[in-house]
Amino acid sequence: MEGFEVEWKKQAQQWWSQSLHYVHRIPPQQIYAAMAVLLFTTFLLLLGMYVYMYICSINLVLELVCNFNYFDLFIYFCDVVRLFKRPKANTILVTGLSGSGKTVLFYQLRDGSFHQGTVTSMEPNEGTFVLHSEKSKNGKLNPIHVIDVPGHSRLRAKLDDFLPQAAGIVFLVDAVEFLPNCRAASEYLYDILTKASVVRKKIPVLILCNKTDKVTAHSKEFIRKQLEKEIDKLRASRSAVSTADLTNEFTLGAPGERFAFSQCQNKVTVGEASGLGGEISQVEQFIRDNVKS
Ligand SMILES: Nc1nc2c(ncn2[C@@H]2O[C@H](COP(=O)(O)OP(=O)(O)OP(=O)(O)O)[C@@H](O)[C@H]2O)c(=O)[nH]1
Ligand SMILES: [Mg+2]
Repeated sequence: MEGFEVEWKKQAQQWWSQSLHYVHRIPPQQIYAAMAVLLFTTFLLLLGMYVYMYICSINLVLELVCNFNYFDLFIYFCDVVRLFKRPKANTILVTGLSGSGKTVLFYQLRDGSFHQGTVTSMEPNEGTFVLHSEKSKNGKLNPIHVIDVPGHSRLRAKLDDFLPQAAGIVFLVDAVEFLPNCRAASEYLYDILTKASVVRKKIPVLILCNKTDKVTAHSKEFIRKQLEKEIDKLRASRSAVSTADLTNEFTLGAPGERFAFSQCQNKVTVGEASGLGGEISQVEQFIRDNVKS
């Protein structure tokens, strides 16, 4: 064992003297340069770690004090950049359950008359036009891009393709056949109001109670209350399965409070119309308010 130790020491001394000899042969300038590079990289590494820890601690303080962090800041920054870079959105999406009157409304907005309204649409119906009611006005007229997204459940996914360009959403509700369709309309509306693209971009939504020409039509106040009540129920049932529910990216309303549209981050208003009767002034006003000149 001792013999092995002596052998090992001898070997180590030999290596040491060999390496000293090797170092002596290297010009000193090269050694200084190597040391400088080593010191500089260590300095950069330490600086990086320091900056990273500094950023993390500020992020933590922001999160604790203002409930706000760098990620949110980044999202707002992107929104601001998008706002300046993109041409102003002039697209209005018209959606709602099948039979609520979207196609009739589309033609009223475009031509001031209705046609083809009785057939269930199987494709989105779209057009860029000056509102019929504004055609007689003097001055520069801004065309609006209107998309009538079919209400059939299998075609609703198309809505996602159009949301990035939307300046506003008109959600049609059949005010006559409202009660039997209340649950389905609420589910569809809930899905729209919890979409990340709608919440983040704060896309305004007009819930348009249509077919008010019929005496049996429910009032917009009644419809608003019923929709809020139904969405409140949905909120409870959906949050129970929220981990598995990937379609609803945001939750609605304030926890512990009854749901009201006023709690939404985007503006949600309720209006009335009769597509068939040509009484569409509230939807036209909504379009004008949200598609800027
Ligand atoms: N009384 C009355 N009926 C209406 C009104 N608007 C639409 N309707 C009728 O409601 C039915 C459905 O109208 P559409 O415009 O085809 O409905 P939609 O929402 O486009 O339906 P989908 O294409 O299936 O999604 C038609 O029979 C229309 O005549 C309205 O303001 N008043
Ligand atoms: Mg249609």
